[in-house]
Amino acid sequence: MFVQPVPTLCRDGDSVLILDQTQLPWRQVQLRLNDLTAVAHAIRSMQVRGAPLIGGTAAYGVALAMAHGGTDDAALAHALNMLGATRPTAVNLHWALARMSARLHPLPPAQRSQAAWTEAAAICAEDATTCGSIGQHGLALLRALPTPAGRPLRLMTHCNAGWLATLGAGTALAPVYAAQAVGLEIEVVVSETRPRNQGLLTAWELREAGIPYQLIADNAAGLLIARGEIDIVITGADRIAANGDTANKVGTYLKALAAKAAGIPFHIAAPRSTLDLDCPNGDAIPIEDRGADEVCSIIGADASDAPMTLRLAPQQTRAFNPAFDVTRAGLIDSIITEHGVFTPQHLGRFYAGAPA
Ligand SMILES: CSC[C@@H](O)[C@@H](O)C(=O)COP(=O)(O)O
Repeated sequence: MFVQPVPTLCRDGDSVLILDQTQLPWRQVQLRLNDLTAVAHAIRSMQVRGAPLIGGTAAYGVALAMAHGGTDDAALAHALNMLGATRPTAVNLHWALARMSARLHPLPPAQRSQAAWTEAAAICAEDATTCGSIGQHGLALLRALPTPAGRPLRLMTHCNAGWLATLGAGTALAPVYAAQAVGLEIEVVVSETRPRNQGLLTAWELREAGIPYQLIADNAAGLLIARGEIDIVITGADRIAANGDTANKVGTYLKALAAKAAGIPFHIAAPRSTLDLDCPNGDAIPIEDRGADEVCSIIGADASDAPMTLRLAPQQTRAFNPAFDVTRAGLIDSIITEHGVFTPQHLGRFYAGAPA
């Protein structure tokens, strides 16, 4: 069972501790969140990020609201609304809030606080188990690949879908950690993921775990794929529509196109909670616009490893910053979930008949 080196999120008495991801990969800083406003800020500012972790954090946000802000219907509605407005694309946020709402609404207010803590803890514990199952299903895919001559298996990923993005081992990186556990040699190629450079988080995770990796500029991915230097691409997801179209970090779509052109497998790894059966296809997925500043600047560290922002473009530069893109189902070989490996076309049908 994978154990997170530092918990991404945990309860501590009547507050919650998170690993502040805006300080990584330079500093490991735990932050204490005491109320609903702090949780909403943490999600919006990406102190916590990654679809499953956003969901777990929002669940604890409801628990904090019940513990400190009142437990009547108005307080519950206020918490659900505030948290629901933090980030639009990752559906795990809305999934977790809907689950909290369904659990708490029928209860008398006096019982809601305790029930909220319990339900949030259950959501987080389940995610850890889910990541483990995704890892095992993904490992089977890795084992079925032809062995490359003269080098380890090489997997490309994008963004960060490792333990930092979840309550467990991650989604796209869970098969990598599972491979390491059974001694299957694997090397990971990590694209930097401008503008927020979540690839640096992936590189940091892999370095800490002793897994061989190489960080590349986003634009180098096509060359490596076309040259036959990549055996498989696996990324995470923020929302999967009923037809299998998948939103993930911007840049994912280009990797899927390159993989299709080169004839190498492209897979998505995601839990059931990332599937949105109410969303018929990718056109209906809301794409977050995070504003020009992130494109016009870059976050690095100063000489004492304190994060600092450097402006890249002059003040008046116009920029557009869609944070996610949509990869059509036809470009995806399979979606690896905790319940098995599905073609994108079959995923929605499988889960439409199963409990959420
Ligand atoms: C297991 S995380 C899967 C996705 O959430 C991940 O690939 C991603 O796009 C994260 O985006 P972020 O903007 O960093 O929250």
